[in-house]
Amino acid sequence: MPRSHSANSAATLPFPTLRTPAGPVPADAPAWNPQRGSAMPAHRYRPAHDRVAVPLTERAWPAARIERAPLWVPVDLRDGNQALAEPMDTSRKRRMFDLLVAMGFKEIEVAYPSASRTDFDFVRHLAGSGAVPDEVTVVVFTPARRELIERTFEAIEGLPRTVVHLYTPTAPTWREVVLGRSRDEVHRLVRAAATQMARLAAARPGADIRFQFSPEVFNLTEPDLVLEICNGLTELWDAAPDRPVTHNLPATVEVATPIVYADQIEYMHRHLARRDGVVLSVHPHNDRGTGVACAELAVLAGAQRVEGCLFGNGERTGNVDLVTLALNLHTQGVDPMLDFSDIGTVRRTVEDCIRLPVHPRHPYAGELVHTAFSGTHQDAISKGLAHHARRAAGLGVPECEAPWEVPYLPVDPADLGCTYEAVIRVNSQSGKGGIAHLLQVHHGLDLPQDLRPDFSRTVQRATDDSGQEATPKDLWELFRSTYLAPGEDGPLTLGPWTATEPAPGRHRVRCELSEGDAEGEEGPGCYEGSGNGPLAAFADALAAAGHPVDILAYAEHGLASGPDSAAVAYVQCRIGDATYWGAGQDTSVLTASVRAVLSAVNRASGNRGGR
Ligand SMILES: CC(=O)SCCNC(=O)CCNC(=O)[C@H](O)C(C)(C)COP(=O)(O)OP(=O)(O)OC[C@H]1O[C@@H](n2cnc3c(N)ncnc32)[C@H](O)[C@@H]1OP(=O)(O)O
Ligand SMILES: CC(C)C(=O)C(=O)O
Ligand SMILES: [Mg+2]
Repeated sequence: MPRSHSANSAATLPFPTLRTPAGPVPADAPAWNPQRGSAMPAHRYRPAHDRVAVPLTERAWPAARIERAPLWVPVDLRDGNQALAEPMDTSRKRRMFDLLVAMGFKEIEVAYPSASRTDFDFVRHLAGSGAVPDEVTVVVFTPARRELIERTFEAIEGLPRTVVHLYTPTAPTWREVVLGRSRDEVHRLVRAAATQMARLAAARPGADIRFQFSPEVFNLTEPDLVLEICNGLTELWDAAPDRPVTHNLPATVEVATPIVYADQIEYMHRHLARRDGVVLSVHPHNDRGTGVACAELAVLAGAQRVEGCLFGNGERTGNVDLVTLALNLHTQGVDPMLDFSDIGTVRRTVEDCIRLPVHPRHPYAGELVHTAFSGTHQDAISKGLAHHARRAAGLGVPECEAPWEVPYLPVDPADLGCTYEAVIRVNSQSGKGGIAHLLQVHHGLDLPQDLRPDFSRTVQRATDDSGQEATPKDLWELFRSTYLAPGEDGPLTLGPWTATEPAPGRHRVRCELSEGDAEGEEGPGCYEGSGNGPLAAFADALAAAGHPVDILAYAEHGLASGPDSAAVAYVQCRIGDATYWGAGQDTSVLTASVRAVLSAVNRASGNRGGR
């Protein structure tokens, strides 16, 4: 019996187009989970395990480790390109190709040459321009159609090393609905195309042409059919370790958890014939948002080659993102064998070529991914960066070589050519640690620990009021107006003053103090005080002027090195029954300190920020 929960009483919710679930709460739902049955038509879909058999038993992949990078094959110029509203022209394709080469890719799918003149011309451009370095192999893509295969071979004439990549959909729905062919007919279609490819390649004896096959929608295809077709091609193309064929097993449309894909790949890895003459490749898409997980588990399961696109461009939700995959390896201590040391340039080039933006939260590359706004994260990062610097110094290595273990930053932004500038940004979610970090990094202020919460409350008020971020410049301005300005702006202002030490350890201060507005309504008075230090003597003079002050804490530091550098002093004073912080800045430490005390006094008389 469904438990009775009162039906949704929020009849006035402001989204009339939504049907707040009002079905029964499942009978076995625990009391802490009041979710109700919805009107979503989930019954129209079947789970993956009902759609495709996965005969693997005793999986080995969960215990495997990735210890070296697979062969990465970017398909930005074919699969990524065919997903664009405006496919790339030759100059954009060339820019992308040069980027891929510069990053270190050695096998690059460059076109579907029979699809369009642009694609055909780009392959001819590569053949004629010397753009393909010696170690790089280009891949071209073709369906199993006679005239299109011929056109593909025309395109690659003169290229030094190529892989011709044949694809045919093999999954039941595609066979029946798209191709209108039985299993055997599809197999025969593929074999005829593969035979034609072998014949065309044989007609070019000097050319280095290898072969690749993709059973499109592998992940929904019966495993025995995949093996039948792939093993047949391995034989037909006479695969050998020195001239392997590539069998690329795509999750053309992602339909299952990464575990299912890994099981499928491990099954193929164990059953593909002439395994040492076969490069087992994967090609995940990202329909369920788990393309990266699929690729990683597939590599654990035996995949040696991964096709994908930079930043995950591609059909629908995209091809698997090679940047994330490669940098996931980097952050596990495995060389990705690609260069990301200027990820900003990589990102901007891709954005220019494909005319799509990279999301600000994109792993490793987005504008915000090295940035913390939240207080406790900022505090941890700030402490972590300081700890990192000390550790590097202790090890006697540059910071960029020291082991990286900074909380909340999975990668050192410097590895990717990013600065630490944007690591911490302040808004109303931020705390004292992050604020102090920014003032330190951008303005050289080393706020005493006890001043930090005091200033943080001021910043919090300002950011809550504005609802906006406070930049380092804003923070400095807030600091100045809160702690420095009251030492100079009154109401109590300091005229000429002197400090002397008439006897060792005996200090005297004589000063003019005036109270009131600029016209000096109250008129300046001369006061004198003595104490065991100049600041104590100044406090004594203030008491004589009717402003008793008890100095509780004091700190100062230089802002830069050199004789003309400014010093900043911070004091915490008890004035009446509250405490106030003040700060002063001057080339003289004593002047800075005197101003800091005066600032605290003025903050007290304006009742600004006492605790
Ligand atoms: C998952 C993938 O990424 S697969 C790659 C998809 N990429 C692209 O389609 C981009 C480039 N494609 C194109 O420019 C065009 O589709 C062309 C030039 C290749 C072909 O164009 P057209 O001849 O007009 O055919 P169209 O695009 O409608 O393709 C459908 C036909 O191809 C057949 N077909 C689809 N895939 C294949 C294949 N791999 N092998 C053989 N035939 C295929 C279909 O059954 C259909 O045949 P039918 O007309 O007998 O029903
Ligand atoms: C490898 C080819 C056929 C492809 O792009 C896919 O299946 O997604
Ligand atoms: Mg694809």
